[in-house]
Amino acid sequence: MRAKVSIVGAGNVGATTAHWLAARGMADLVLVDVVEGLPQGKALDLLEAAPIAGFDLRIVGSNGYEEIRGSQVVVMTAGIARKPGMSRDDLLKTNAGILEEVVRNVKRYAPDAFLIVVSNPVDVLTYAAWRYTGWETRRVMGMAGVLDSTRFRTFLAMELGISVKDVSAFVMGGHGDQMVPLVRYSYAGGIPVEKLIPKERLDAIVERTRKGGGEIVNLLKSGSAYYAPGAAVAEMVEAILLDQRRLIPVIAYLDGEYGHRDIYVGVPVILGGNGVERVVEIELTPEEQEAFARSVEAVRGPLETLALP
Ligand SMILES: NC(=O)C1=CN([C@@H]2O[C@H](COP(=O)(O)OP(=O)(O)OC[C@H]3O[C@@H](n4cnc5c(N)ncnc54)[C@H](O)[C@@H]3O)[C@@H](O)[C@H]2O)C=CC1
Ligand SMILES: O=C([O-])CC(=O)C(=O)O
Repeated sequence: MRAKVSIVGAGNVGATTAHWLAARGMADLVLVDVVEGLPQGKALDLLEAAPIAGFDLRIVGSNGYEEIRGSQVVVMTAGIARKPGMSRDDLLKTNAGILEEVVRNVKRYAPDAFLIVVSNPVDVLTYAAWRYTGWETRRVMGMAGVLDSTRFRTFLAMELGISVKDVSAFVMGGHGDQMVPLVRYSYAGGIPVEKLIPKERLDAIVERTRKGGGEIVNLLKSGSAYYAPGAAVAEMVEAILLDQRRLIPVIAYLDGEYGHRDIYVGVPVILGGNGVERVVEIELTPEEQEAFARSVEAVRGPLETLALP
């Protein structure tokens, strides 16, 4: 039996996630959206690429939730995206309301699924989704770190003029301007990037990574990024469905790890068939710890404005 993945929100990120997953032949797909015809149209359009792209999948769109029954993974991308001049936190009120309604349906129709939250502000909404579901924390997670890290890797590879394949790097913390790209743990061909790139250039790359989402918002003007976000979600879905036990940054629940408790934020985890199997704790310098703590506080602030069950 093929796996089944449902994506709620058939907008830019939802549809692009479906595209990347279909291209990998990963799973049957369901797109759900409130706009009549939109999920059906995008699902049919994607399905009609199958003879060329060479995938054999069932791909359907729906305005209801019946179709998501039996999904192994549900991806939540419904909601509004920011425009120039807005912060991700400006989306909180609207998207938290949408999230509550979506989670109610996910609980009803796909009670055994893993839930990946993408809608912004994603750290806050992942925590809210966990509270709305009442599920084990390993089954509810958010996507941001894979995206922030792929941006960081892209900028490092551009700077060095080398293949992205040889660059590994990762970003911790909340998905905001306070995120923590970890230069000390970033490598090009196994060589610490600090040995290859001067400090002021690295500082500029870190800053560009932190503002990577905003850079795209300012270019697009009408919405936010979706190719890289969709690819990042597909990477997480694949890790779960194929039980890959990837060591990647995921918005995961902290219960004392890194000195923080009762919060969802980006940290390196093992992601596999059981969801978030373990938070991996790495040694941080006092400055990195401080930057991470500031990032956690930036998530806690808006979180405290929500009335949660
Ligand atoms: N975590 C991350 O790293 C990233 C998060 N995002 C966030 O993802 C979200 C989606 O972004 P886009 O796809 O670009 O926006 P979009 O506007 O293209 O798509 C959102 C879709 O959600 C649908 N929707 C609204 N209310 C709904 C409901 N109650 N039920 C089902 N569907 C509903 C809309 O009809 C629309 O089609 C935004 O909140 C954005 O900020 C975007 C990129 C990266
Ligand atoms: O910037 C935004 O609003 C969308 C997002 O989270 C990203 O692209 O990193």
